[in-house]
Amino acid sequence: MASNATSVTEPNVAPTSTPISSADTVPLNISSIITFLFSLSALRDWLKLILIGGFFETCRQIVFGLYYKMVSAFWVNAYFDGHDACYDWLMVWLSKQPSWKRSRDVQISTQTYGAKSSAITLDGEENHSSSLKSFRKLSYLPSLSVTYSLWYKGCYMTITRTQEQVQNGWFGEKEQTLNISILTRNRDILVHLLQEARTEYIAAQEHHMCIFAHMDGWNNGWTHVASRSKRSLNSIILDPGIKEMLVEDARGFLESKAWYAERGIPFRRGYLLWGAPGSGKSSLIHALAGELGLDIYVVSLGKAGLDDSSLNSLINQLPERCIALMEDIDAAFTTELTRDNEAANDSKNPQNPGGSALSLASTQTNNRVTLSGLLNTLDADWHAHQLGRILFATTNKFSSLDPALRRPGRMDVHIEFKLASKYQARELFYRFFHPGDVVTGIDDDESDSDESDGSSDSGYSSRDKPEKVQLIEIETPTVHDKDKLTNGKLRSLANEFADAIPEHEFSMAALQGYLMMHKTAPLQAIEQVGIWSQKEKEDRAAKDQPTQHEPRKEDVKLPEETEKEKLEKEITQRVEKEVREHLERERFEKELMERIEKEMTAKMEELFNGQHIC
Ligand SMILES: Nc1ncnc2c1ncn2[C@@H]1O[C@H](COP(=O)(O)OP(=O)(O)OP(=O)(O)O)[C@@H](O)[C@H]1O
Repeated sequence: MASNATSVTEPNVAPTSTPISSADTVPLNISSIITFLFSLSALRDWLKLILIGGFFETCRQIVFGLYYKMVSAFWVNAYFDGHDACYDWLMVWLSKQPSWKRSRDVQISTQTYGAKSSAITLDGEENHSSSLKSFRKLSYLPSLSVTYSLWYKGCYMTITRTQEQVQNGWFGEKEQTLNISILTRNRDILVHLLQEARTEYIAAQEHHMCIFAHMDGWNNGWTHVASRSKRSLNSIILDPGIKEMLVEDARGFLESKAWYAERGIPFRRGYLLWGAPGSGKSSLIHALAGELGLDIYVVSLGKAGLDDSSLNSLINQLPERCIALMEDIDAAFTTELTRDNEAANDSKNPQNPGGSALSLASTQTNNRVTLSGLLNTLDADWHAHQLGRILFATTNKFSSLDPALRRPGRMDVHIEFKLASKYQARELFYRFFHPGDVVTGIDDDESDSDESDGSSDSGYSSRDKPEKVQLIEIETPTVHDKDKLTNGKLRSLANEFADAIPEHEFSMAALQGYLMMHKTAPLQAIEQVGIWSQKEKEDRAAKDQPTQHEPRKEDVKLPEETEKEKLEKEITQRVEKEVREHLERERFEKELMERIEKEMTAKMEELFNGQHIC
């Protein structure tokens, strides 16, 4: 019975080999969790490391914070963006610093930079410009990522030029920055530096003007593309009064900001110069810009990648007091391009050949400027900013411009440029062989009189009285011009020249071209002008008239066919241009990708090497 009882009461559980320790059990409350964690020695070490690391990091941050505070208290730091005008000022200023000229670490470029800017002529190079060989000026720029130090007004100063590749839309772009640090507590030093740099820049610009243009693609900004010597207004020969009126109007406009503001009139002025090709429209704008000290911003409405919104943004970025120039505006905006693109897309209209071409372009690429886009830009943005911008537009075909574009308020002054008058021909001849700054339009006899004070109706601004008899030497005279010409003789030759030139038949460019053929022989130019004029007229008539001989059957073309052919040619040319531009863009993108790839590979290698060394 007992054995039975024993067998019943004994538990049927396998005995455990080791007892479970209290430390191995998972703790249930927080204090026991902490006790449990501290019992793990590895974790203890980790915590120590974190605390020590945190302590040192905090110390580092405090030290650096104090350092930067101290640095910012003793240093004045300024950054200049490569696209900004101040960048150019500082480059010009830098180029004038003797210590910079002695620098042994420079970047050399044949690109002109800014105005005259950092173009430093090497010793012995001065004479090159007089040689017949083509000569490109060298620009010495601060090397990239090198810090130059110099002294300015007793203060130590460092200059660093950096460049980085930034992504701009689809395209990459190099952006340059100039960093100037001056060791001083006086912030005015920076202001002085900027003022000095600007003054030097203006002085360097005195005989130059800058031309800016916008680049293709999505880079929506202005780039300095050229610095040109200012052209004297005297070298532009127009019928009396025209040039003077324009200069006075533009100058008066720039000086009357308050007048415009008081009356709530948008402070802008538009000039439309229209007329014969080669009659001096572009030349006059450049000369006027030089006279008024304005830079020219060329807006190419037909440029690939330019659409309404990018045009708007470009115009918004124009600086105060400048000339915006839209050349051959008729090429982009004709009556055929109506305000809504749909109408322009009406390619079936036989009266609308330009419209067809444009519609084709606009259906193929959506990035074209529309007339309404331009009108909106002119109205909205130029009105909003009272910045005194002058718009010049030129065209050969006044009537083909949409009336909305040429109405006052958008194009306030219209100036017609005709083919050369006798007056212009005479003055051109005289000035061509006697290009000094003289009073023109006055006969020698008149110049004797007291009234000849330079304000004759020729309107040329020089106040110098012409000498009664002036010997004019023609360089390397030919057989005909052995004798030196007196001023009077040259005047009478100019009159002869004008007599031989029919009124309003030749452009000034054509007359200039003729004189260029006799540039050292005025007498010969007079002798042959009759023959030349006759021949030109005959050539022109031959081009205009159908040929006298019986045309072959296949040569006969109906006027409609000719028109159609012209249209087809125009379309083909446009399409070809678009394709060319597209291919060009593709090529550029490919090159860019390759370059980026290369740079990335180099960076990766560098990185890899670095890790390896570590
Ligand atoms: N009125 C002028 N006075 C002096 N030179 C002139 C004049 N007109 C033209 N020229 C000369 O002719 C050349 C062409 O002139 P310019 O380019 O200014 O003409 P344009 O009217 O703008 O021609 P286009 O309408 O074809 O653009 C220049 O070299 C310029 O010096």
